[in-house]
Amino acid sequence: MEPVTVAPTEYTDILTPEAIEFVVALDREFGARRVQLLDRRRRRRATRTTELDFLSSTKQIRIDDTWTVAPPAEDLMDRRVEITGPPERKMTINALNSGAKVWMADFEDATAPTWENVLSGQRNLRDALDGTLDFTAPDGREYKIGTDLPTIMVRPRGWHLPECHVRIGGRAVSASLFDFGLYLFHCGRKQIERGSGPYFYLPKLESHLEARLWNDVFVFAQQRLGIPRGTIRATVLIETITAAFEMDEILYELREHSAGLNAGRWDYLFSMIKNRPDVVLPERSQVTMTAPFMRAYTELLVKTCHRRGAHAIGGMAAVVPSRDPVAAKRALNQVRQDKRREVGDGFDGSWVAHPGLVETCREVFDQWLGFEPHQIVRKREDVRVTAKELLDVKATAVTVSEVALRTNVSVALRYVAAWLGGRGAVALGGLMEDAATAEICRTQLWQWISTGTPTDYGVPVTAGLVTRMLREELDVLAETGALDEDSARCFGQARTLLTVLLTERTCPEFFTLPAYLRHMTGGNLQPAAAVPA
Ligand SMILES: CC(=O)SCCNC(=O)CCNC(=O)[C@H](O)C(C)(C)COP(=O)(O)OP(=O)(O)OC[C@H]1O[C@@H](n2cnc3c(N)ncnc32)[C@H](O)[C@@H]1OP(=O)(O)O
Ligand SMILES: O=CC(=O)O
Ligand SMILES: [Mg+2]
Repeated sequence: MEPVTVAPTEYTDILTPEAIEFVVALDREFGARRVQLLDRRRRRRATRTTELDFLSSTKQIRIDDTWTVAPPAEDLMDRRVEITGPPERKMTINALNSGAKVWMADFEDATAPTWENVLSGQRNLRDALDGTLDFTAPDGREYKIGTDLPTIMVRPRGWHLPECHVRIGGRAVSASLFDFGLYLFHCGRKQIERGSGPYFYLPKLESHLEARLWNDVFVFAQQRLGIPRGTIRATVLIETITAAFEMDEILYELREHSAGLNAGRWDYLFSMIKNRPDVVLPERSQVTMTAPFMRAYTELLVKTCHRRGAHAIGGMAAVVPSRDPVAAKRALNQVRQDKRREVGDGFDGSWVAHPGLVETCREVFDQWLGFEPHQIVRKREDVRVTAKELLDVKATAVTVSEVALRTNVSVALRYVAAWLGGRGAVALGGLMEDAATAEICRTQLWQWISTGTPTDYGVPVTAGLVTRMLREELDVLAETGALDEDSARCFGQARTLLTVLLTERTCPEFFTLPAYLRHMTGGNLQPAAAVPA
């Protein structure tokens, strides 16, 4: 068998020989299927998105009224407010003390996957369950977790990402299996012993075959660790256009492990832009959840979940509260409005990105649900969604304003620089920006360049114009002394990377993949002594 190598780390309590062996066993069992499915994604992309339809091969699953998913686990019954965030030490404590019903510890959109971040995140999760998680801030503030904690769900990275610090015969292991495997290995039993379970959010799936792969991973992992089958639960994010056509099938594949679906609205919009490069959408703030194609997708999601006895969880209102009282009130109103729409449509709970929004989301769901833990009984049989409606994305803007163009340039540059510096979520201009929202900015810029979209000041968007704006943005930061040596390096790398990605002939799939491969895979790998070669 090929030798296993691991990058040096001080997290030897997390990367124990047994834990590495478990991750390697997962990757040896499922790595090849993952690669085949990624290849299938590439081949499928050649199909025109306009021709997408519900699959004929799985029609029987869709029309069969008799199957449902497993009943919700006791502590996943009431999910009216879920907070998300990276499992960074202080934020882990704040999220656990936030009063939310669920905390999603995020290794995907909100985490820049440096070796340090992915391993410290695992340690923080383990320490939280051991009751040893504490933190002292540089200003002396002490942080400790309280007693009434939310249920924890963990979002591993998507199938497309490798974890290059662990290699089998020189081949990087899957980042999904790495994050999932380490968490299950260290925390699975602890969660069961405290009356909960190992629960997951599964991001960026593109088909039910990818859900089947996850289900097979769960069955294998539970058996290997001696955990009863069906203990793992997982909520799948519907955040790609192809997955929207396979919601029933995704629930079906995972039915003994399913904990419903979530409307991952930002990645969904990103997926739509990527897959319909010909249809120019207006700036991000103007494509709201009431756009017909977004509405069709969320309505179908609620209906599909409730018909199968599963929770439908709403998406992220990406505003964060400001210190300015007027802006803070505006943000809360925006969140309230968004959550009201969701609960009225039948969602059973929703996401917030900040502890300051938990109360607002809870109030809205309390008002509607009262003492009921969810509204799965509302079957939404009135909803009929066709393939045409899911794809009903129309070119609504013929021109792009200078403000929109500069905003996308600024957010893309600042976010990619922050990500390269190790921060996967940042607040920019009152908005939460993470990998999904930044991808929207990046792909919109690509789309505007590739279609030569006119600006409202008379010139088309070109690569030259956007690269000039990137340089101007960087110059302003440099001139105002905002950049220290490290951030200047990250901004330089971000600008170079964006310049390449924005001028590719076809829209690059993810920025995180080349950014990771170019800038986060350093370190000499060493043989993993205890793992059999
Ligand atoms: C599209 C999607 O996938 S959405 C899901 C993925 N994205 C996310 O999860 C983003 C989560 N949110 C965040 O990371 C943060 O809210 C940010 C980065 C946007 C803003 O964070 P900050 O700049 O620290 O905001 P702010 O200064 O207002 O924070 C106030 C306090 O709340 C804490 N806080 C803010 N957001 C969170 C959170 N999501 N979880 C836990 N604690 C949080 C901060 O740590 C800070 O704590 P302190 O007062 O003890 O120092
Ligand atoms: O993961 C959530 C999203 O909106 O993207
Ligand atoms: Mg997402």
